[in-house]
Amino acid sequence: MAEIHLENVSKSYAGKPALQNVSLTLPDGSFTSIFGPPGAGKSVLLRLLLGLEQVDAGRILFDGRDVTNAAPMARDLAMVFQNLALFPHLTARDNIAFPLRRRGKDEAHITQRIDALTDVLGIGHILQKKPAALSGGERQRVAIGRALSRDAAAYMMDEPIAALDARLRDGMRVELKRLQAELGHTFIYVTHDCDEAMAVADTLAILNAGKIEQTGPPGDVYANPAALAVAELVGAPRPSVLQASTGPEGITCALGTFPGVQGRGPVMMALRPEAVHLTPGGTGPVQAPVRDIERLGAFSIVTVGTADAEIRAITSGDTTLTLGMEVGVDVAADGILLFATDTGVRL
Ligand SMILES: Nc1ncnc2c1ncn2[C@@H]1O[C@H](COP(=O)(O)OP(=O)(O)OP(=O)(O)O)[C@@H](O)[C@H]1O
Repeated sequence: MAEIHLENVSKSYAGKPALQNVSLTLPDGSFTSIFGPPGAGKSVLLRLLLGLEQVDAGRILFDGRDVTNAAPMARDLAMVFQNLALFPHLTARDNIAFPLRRRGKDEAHITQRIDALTDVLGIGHILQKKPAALSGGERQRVAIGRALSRDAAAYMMDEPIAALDARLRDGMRVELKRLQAELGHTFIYVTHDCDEAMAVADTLAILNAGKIEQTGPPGDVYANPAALAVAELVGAPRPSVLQASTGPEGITCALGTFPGVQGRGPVMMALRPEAVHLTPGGTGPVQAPVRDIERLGAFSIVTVGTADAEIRAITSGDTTLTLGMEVGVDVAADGILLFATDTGVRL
């Protein structure tokens, strides 16, 4: 296992930057999610870490050892791919044993490793089956088992559970987190699904347009986004973003003025849906009509305002609000995040 460090790593294709000055430290034994929207540069970052492509500038260090120009094998990273890439002609057991056999490990060692993994992954009953006879979730476990069967500097996962159905995915998130905590390995998990990134990792690294926007524990990044882009990317439901202006009377947007917010001049305002409070009948500093209601069971997401200025709120699952109803909108002061209109930097 190793600490992985990227230092000012840049990579361009035909003069177009895919990664710009990316610096990131993944401590030994940490679980880091690299999260970003499509095209952010996640796959490029993975390929550079794996040694499948070379950096244009910068360095990659494993435990202080410079591996920037090292061949993939010399980097010793284990990988779970999104498409799993299991060998169809081998049983689950032989798939898991494959990386060990290829490295010349003896059968006693292989059996010991597989026994240990069988317990943590709960796959004892499927070891003799071939991939075609396994469910999606079982195949996933086997692919993870194959990556974990050997000692590696770090274990990389590229959207490893994206193909599973929603319920299985939720279960696998919890299991992956437990597995990493038990094994203490360095895990790097790449995904464009923010919920997944937040659920599994100790550290979230937000990659956006080839740059690291912010890193930190998921809860900290959510509570204190350093930029508007981070606030919009992290957490669900997304915050409502409105142009606004701060003055002595409070903060004013197209729907009205919320008092109690300090500052001067134009800003971008992001409102956390959980901090927005709606009251039927139109009491509250701002009044607006209900435009949309998404009933999601335990809670509902209610959108109020106009097409140009929408505010989303989390309400109870059995909300009595109805479409077109005029409601009062109030927001807890700590649910209002302000950003510079030009740079998007948090104010
Ligand atoms: N081999 C390549 N040749 C040219 N451009 C590339 C190449 N690989 C990546 N890019 C460009 O680099 C940028 C980052 O791509 P990358 O595949 O890393 O995004 P991503 O974050 O993995 O996205 P997704 O979530 O959609 O997989 C994109 O603009 C992409 O078009």
